[in-house]
Amino acid sequence: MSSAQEYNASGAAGIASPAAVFRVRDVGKTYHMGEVDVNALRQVDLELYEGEFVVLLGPSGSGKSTLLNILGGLDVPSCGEVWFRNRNLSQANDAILTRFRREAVGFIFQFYNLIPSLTARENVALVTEIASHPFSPKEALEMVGLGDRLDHFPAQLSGGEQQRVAIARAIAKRPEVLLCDEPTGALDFRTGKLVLDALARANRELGTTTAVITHNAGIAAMADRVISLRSGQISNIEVNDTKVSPSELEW
Ligand SMILES: Nc1ncnc2c1ncn2[C@@H]1O[C@H](COP(=O)(O)OP(=O)(O)OP(=O)(O)O)[C@@H](O)[C@H]1O
Repeated sequence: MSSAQEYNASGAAGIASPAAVFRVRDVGKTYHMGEVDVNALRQVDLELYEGEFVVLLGPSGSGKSTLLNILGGLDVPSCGEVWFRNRNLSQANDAILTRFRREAVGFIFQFYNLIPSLTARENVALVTEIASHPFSPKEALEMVGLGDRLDHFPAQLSGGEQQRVAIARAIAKRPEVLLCDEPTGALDFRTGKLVLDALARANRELGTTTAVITHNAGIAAMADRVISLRSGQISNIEVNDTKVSPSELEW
């Protein structure tokens, strides 16, 4: 680890720091479960910067998915503010959040959520047909190394290939941010690396700000920054001076 000291009190990295895409201010999230209140997030302050690749680490129940869902407009905070560029997501109504998700966010989850009766190309086309300046499904699938699997159905693809179709689907609309919740959670080591490689490539070549939740601390070495959560709070932020390529990761 490294140059965390180069980040000032607001989390910005010196004068040459890129623009903040997200600004999270004093965010809390409480779920009411009958008589019980669950504080999933408490006093979270965070920036995510243009084009960076961050990994979110933390034990089960520490609030990682809650934070990612709030960033992606799938959920709203109970208190505090979340800004995406100049848009205040914490004040947004459902229609605004829906438009934000549709235009700006690509989501990738542990399970690929592909439509079994559609080919890889058709699964991606579901998104490109409603996006304003998309890649073609073929271009998006070529970006994740599946140019030779365009007309395969999900059942004819491995788990890692299915996840790469999901990545192609997420990046095809050229989202500004890619939010990934345990994208390699269901995959073995070798296949997981191919999926991470596809994410790293999208981040590098398209400049898509990318946040990846994982339980696997071995993945942290490929990130620009590693954000650790514990009991609903950010417990540590580390900056990697040198990033390791996914093929060199060990876990
Ligand atoms: N919709 C919900 N209703 C009630 N409680 C919830 C809800 N979503 C999350 N929680 C609770 O909030 C806390 C944080 O959950 P969250 O899913 O964000 O953690 P996590 O770090 O992503 O965990 P995991 O690694 O197991 O996915 C947990 O105690 C969880 O039970």
